[in-house]
Amino acid sequence: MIVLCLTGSIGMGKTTTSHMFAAEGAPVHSADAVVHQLYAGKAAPLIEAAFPETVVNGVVDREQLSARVLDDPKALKRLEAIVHPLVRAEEEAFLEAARQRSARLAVLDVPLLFETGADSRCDRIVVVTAPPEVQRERVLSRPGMTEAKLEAILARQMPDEEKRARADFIVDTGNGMEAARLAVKAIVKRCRAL
Ligand SMILES: CC(C)(COP(=O)(O)OP(=O)(O)OC[C@H]1O[C@@H](n2cnc3c(N)ncnc32)[C@H](O)[C@@H]1O)[C@@H](O)C(=O)NCCC(=O)NCCS
Ligand SMILES: Nc1ncnc2c1ncn2[C@@H]1O[C@H](COP(=O)(O)OP(=O)(O)OP(=O)(O)O)[C@@H](O)[C@H]1O
Repeated sequence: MIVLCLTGSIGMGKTTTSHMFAAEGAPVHSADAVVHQLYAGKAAPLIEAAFPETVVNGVVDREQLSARVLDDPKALKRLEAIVHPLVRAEEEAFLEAARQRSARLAVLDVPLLFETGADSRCDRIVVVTAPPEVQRERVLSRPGMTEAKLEAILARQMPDEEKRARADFIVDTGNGMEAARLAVKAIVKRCRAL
């Protein structure tokens, strides 16, 4: 089974592109989706203990948590030390299930692939990219997003150019949905032939 990892900086189009891989029949595991599940479940008491008053009715309040960690690298590290091992365990269970079903290709959508060293677990890497002005426009149009918040996030992520230099495949989402879909189809074809 080929483990194909998908990554990219904020707003580059990872989630949208991962849905295109799913539409091609590949099982897809999203680290972000797992974090959302964990924050409404078993991670909530751990986070409340480390960051008091960030959990409301048993669910992590992401806005509160974000305000506590985004400009405090030490706090972010403490949060990651709680969350990343749980995500990693879910990822392993997903890969095992895909192997059991004899899948030829499994996709891991991992926003912080290079930053967390997860790239060593991948057979091939797809970097999802778009021109910087497209990225900014997309991200700044989200509710609650500000220039300052975007700068803080970008400062914690590996620059897009560096990510692209490490990619086996690149999907540029700056040319519309159809172009991205064609790129995804070609990647799936290449991977299934490996
Ligand atoms: C800080 C939190 C609460 C902010 O939540 P929010 O819903 O506002 O934003 P979201 O999760 O969509 O992230 C926005 C952007 O920040 C990036 N980002 C998230 N966590 C991190 C991090 N640890 N380091 C660098 N960038 C990060 C994401 O890739 C995304 O591009 C949340 O991102 C979080 O809990 N992060 C820690 C867990 C983690 O590392 N998740 C990343 C995938 S495993
Ligand atoms: N191929 C594409 N063509 C046009 N628009 C796209 C394309 N791919 C993604 N987009 C748009 O870009 C925006 C960001 O996409 P998406 O949410 O998939 O990004 P992301 O990388 O997962 O974001 P984040 O890092 O914040 O989780 C969305 O509005 C989406 O519709």
